[in-house]
Amino acid sequence: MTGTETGPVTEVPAHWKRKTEKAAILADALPWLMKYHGKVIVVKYGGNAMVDDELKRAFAEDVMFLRYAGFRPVVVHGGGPQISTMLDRLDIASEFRGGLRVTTPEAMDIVRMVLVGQVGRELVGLLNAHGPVAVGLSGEDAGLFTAVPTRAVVDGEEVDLGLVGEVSEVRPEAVLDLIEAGRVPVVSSVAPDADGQVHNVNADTAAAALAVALGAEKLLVLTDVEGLYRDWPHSDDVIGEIGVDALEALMPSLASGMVPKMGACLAAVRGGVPRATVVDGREPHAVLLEIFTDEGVGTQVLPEAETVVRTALRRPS
Ligand SMILES: Nc1ncnc2c1ncn2[C@@H]1O[C@H](COP(=O)(O)OP(=O)(O)O)[C@@H](O)[C@H]1O
Ligand SMILES: CC(=O)N[C@@H](CCC(=O)OP(=O)(O)O)C(=O)O
Repeated sequence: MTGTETGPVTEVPAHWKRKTEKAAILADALPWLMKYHGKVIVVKYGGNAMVDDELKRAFAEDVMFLRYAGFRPVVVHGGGPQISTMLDRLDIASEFRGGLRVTTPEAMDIVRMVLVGQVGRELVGLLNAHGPVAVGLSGEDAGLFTAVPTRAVVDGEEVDLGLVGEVSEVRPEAVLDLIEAGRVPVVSSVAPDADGQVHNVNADTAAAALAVALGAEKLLVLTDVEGLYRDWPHSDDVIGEIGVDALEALMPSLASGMVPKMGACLAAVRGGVPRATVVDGREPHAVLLEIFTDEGVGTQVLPEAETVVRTALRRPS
């Protein structure tokens, strides 16, 4: 043997390959870690990701990952299915108009109880399983939100939605204090009006108002479809990217829950949030996938963009 020979080449063991793949994945995350370090990301949690136990746990892991990676996640949660279940159980009728729940004073008590006392509490518990940082609050705490009644127009007619409100003012100090202390605020979307009467605020709408007030870098909205379908419910085409002007033109053609959702994305981006994305909460780790990959995930709303359409990966369930 001469001094330069290295001997027979052996196959790289599988466990070592897995390790190097893992290292490559972590290294790929570097640009996003740099981009969002110290930045506020408002995550609206809702849809299927909220009713499936495995998806719930994956969501909590994602948020805590962001927190420990040095981002500043703020969670705003929905709970429409849970509210409907409780109203049914108590035999209280409820209907949706233009994607919003007509809310009587009796229903309002249940909405508040379910969002603040049940869904918010459960979420705080899931997050705190990874470290004691999550703190729940609602629009009533420290004057976070002030609401005004929503004036909804459905099919050209103004409809009375009862105690449904939209956020007219945000005092973000309580949330900022929590973020500053390294906590993860978890916000329930009920809000008092100027007289203290509590209103039911759609959680997408509340998340957008908060994202604007916090100067968030991103609004990320989880839902139970792949994104905004171009021709719902007939189309296999998902809008991957859209600018605010094109989205505004599309708004009158949207139906049900997509009306407040895309309206919220529009309001967030018009209010200065650089991007708002709707992603499929049926995918485990949807939050990490959206933030740490370049590939088209969901529908991204930007201040200016050519509309990009792609073929859906899966049918709506
Ligand atoms: N163009 C569209 N693209 C995607 N979903 C749509 C569209 N129009 C209506 N929808 C409906 O909107 C729903 C999402 O709104 P919603 O149920 O309020 O979501 P979440 O519970 O996640 O807040 C979808 O499940 C779908 O039934
Ligand atoms: C006015 C209005 O419709 N409020 C919603 C609040 C919860 C919510 O927004 O939940 P999701 O995000 O799961 O839909 C409701 O009562 O269902």
